[in-house]
Amino acid sequence: MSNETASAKRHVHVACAIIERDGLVLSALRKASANLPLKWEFPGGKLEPGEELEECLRRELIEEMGVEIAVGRPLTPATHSYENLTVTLYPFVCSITAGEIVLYEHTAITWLPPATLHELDWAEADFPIIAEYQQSVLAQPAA
Ligand SMILES: Nc1nc2c([nH]c(=O)n2[C@@H]2O[C@H](COP(=O)(O)OP(=O)(O)OP(=O)(O)O)[C@@H](O)[C@H]2O)c(=O)[nH]1
Repeated sequence: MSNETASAKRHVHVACAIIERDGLVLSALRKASANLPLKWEFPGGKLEPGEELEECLRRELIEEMGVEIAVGRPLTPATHSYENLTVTLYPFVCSITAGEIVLYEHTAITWLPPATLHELDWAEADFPIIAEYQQSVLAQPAA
């Protein structure tokens, strides 16, 4: 039975956007009623059948926040097993190209400097992504 339960754990593939603006990064707070309630995440969502990751991300940002984005460099995908769900996150560094943010799915957003991102209460799957992103932007030599 336990083997059956383990093998039945759903695995979802999720594209997420690290949106940069004026040196700050957008983080979004999940609803209290959602799975992983009141955890911070990067906006995005599950890949639909036949969809490319970049296409998924552009669709999700319109659906969740009403904005168009340019999808830039990818970071390393990260897989994490929650109690009932395994998630693989595919992060991309993005920017908003059109629209003003309206929160259709989230409780709140905040814009933070990369160096302080990890201080929020993030969904666990995001930990390695935040570390890699911080390293990539903070390790750049000063001009
Ligand atoms: N968008 C996004 N999802 C994340 C992140 N980290 C993380 O663990 N997840 C998980 O990846 C899944 C994303 O699915 P989703 O956004 O399409 O769906 P959801 O759980 O909010 O609602 P739904 O399943 O009712 O559509 C959720 O299980 C979410 O908890 C992240 O940084 N961004």
